[in-house]
Amino acid sequence: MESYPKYRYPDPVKIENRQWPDRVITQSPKWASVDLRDGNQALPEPMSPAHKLEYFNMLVKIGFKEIEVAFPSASADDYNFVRMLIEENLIPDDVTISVLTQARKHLIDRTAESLRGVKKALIHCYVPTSDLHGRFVFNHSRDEVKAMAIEGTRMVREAIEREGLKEVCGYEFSPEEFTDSDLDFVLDLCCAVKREWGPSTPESFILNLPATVERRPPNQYADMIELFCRNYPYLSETAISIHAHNDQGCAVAASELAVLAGATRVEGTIFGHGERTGNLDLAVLALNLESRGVPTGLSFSDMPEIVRIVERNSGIEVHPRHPYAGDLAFTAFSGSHQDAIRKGFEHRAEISDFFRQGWKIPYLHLDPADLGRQYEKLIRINSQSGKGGVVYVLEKEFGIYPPKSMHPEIGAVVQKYIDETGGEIDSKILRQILDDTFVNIEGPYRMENYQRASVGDRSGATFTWFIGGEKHELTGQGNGPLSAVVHSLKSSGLMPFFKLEDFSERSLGKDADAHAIAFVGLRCGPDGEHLVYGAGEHSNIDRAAIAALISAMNRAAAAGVFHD
Ligand SMILES: CC(=O)SCCNC(=O)CCNC(=O)[C@H](O)C(C)(C)COP(=O)(O)OP(=O)(O)OC[C@H]1O[C@@H](n2cnc3c(N)ncnc32)[C@H](O)[C@@H]1OP(=O)(O)O
Ligand SMILES: CC(C)C(=O)C(=O)O
Repeated sequence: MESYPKYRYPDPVKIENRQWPDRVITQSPKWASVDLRDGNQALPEPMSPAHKLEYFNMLVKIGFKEIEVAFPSASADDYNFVRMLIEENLIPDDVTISVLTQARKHLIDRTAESLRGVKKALIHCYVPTSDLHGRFVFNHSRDEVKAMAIEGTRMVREAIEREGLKEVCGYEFSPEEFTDSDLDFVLDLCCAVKREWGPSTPESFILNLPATVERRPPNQYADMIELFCRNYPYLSETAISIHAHNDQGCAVAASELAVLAGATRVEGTIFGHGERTGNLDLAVLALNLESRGVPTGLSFSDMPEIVRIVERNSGIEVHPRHPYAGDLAFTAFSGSHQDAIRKGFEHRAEISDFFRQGWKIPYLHLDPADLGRQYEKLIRINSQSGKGGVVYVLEKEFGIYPPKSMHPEIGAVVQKYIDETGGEIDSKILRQILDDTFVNIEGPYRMENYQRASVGDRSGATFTWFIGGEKHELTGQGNGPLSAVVHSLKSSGLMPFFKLEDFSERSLGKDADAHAIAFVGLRCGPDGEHLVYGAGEHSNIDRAAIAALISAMNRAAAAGVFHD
């Protein structure tokens, strides 16, 4: 054997004036799921009929109208599954099932037999057309491979006729290894297959042009599809379908470009299950189109349930970073992303008006709610997070809206906790940190009870205060209970300088559980240089406000920032 470079770049496709780079996808292709065949044939433990049925029902619910359900001549399970679907009338009227076979008579006959009584079906036959396969797997010349394809097509047609399925059964032919085949040869072979099949419609005759193994870059797949469509004379009677594998990780890109190049039907599997590194991921391609405003007719509105069904029946877990479906697909851990997401939600309406687009949020190209995903998972807190993320979780999970100037302090407290403990903290811990640091904080200031006594439209009250362990009966007046308390303290001459600078309050919970949380910011220090926050939680809104004030006073005392 001579010495050659181990790998070489695939020869570019000779195409002049290619059109696909300037096109946009404005219309969805037709979708054909091959989960139950190509996906299934790649599982360590292929699916039983019961597993397949649950999966099939899910595909129907998503909206697939073409579903390849089995390779009936492969196994009893596959054959029986097709029989079960037909005999138990489990196929909706608008769904076409498809079954795959090699171009061998006994396999084709068994395949056609499996379809007895079906309402709408396709028999799908494949013949490899690459020289690699023809010469070295089959020991065939190109003419012999072509003859095999024609012969296989004839055998399918005759088997369909024999089984009385002519009115309900169409034909799909795949020149396997299309992208590794000589284009002139494969075009000539496909034309011969079409002539052998006879007159057809795009519904009853499909040419599926697969990248059986991804050996070329996506642009070359598109070039081949464009050239094929340009030169194939029966386009009006044929659906041009694509079927991309993912060996180089580009199946989605290759399929998108192939659709630009003229393919009108796309085969693949949910989450890309399939041989080796898998098939085109139909969920990703469809949701890519949806995210660009192209309706696909497919619905992934309950993605968590789809993930559960696929995992349960395939035995393969979905990667946490899997686009659209992974547990972490929409989760931000890092501070600047979290901050931008939070602000994006805050300004959602303005952003929409600015971009004239309903959904545009930093770091989220699609609304996770479209997939039935929970918002609280969008932001998770670890050492890479910042105050924006922390506040987002408090807002979304607990309905707690700390005032803006308190955010840096909350962020710093949480960061300190994580620096000490490491790892991720969940929302319960976050709430605990907030409670321990800011809410109902005890210290040298304590109020035991108060008696309200309004004077005109002003709130008045008498208070029993403990200041540094000493008991004081104080009175005060104001526009509300909080200002009356502040007045009582300030006029007593017992307190160092402070100014009530910030106050906010919100109710939490409902009905019997209803209570309030309040935040108070106190300006203190000789030059008012410190702003110290405290929070109060109580079933009574007045008491929550007073508790917030006392928390702030005790925190200021603990921090040593009270000065006369
Ligand atoms: C790219 C794809 O995914 S194609 C689909 C692949 N899927 C599967 O293979 C799953 C189901 N397959 C099976 O269960 C088995 O392969 C069967 C039942 C179809 C056939 O099994 P067997 O008869 O034992 O043969 P085996 O699988 O080893 O097939 C090899 C023979 O089929 C021939 N063959 C392979 N593909 C084709 C084809 N498309 N058309 C005609 N003959 C073919 C081979 O040349 C070889 O022939 P040889 O025995 O004369 O050398
Ligand atoms: C049968 C064909 C379409 C196939 O699965 C492939 O080429 O990958």
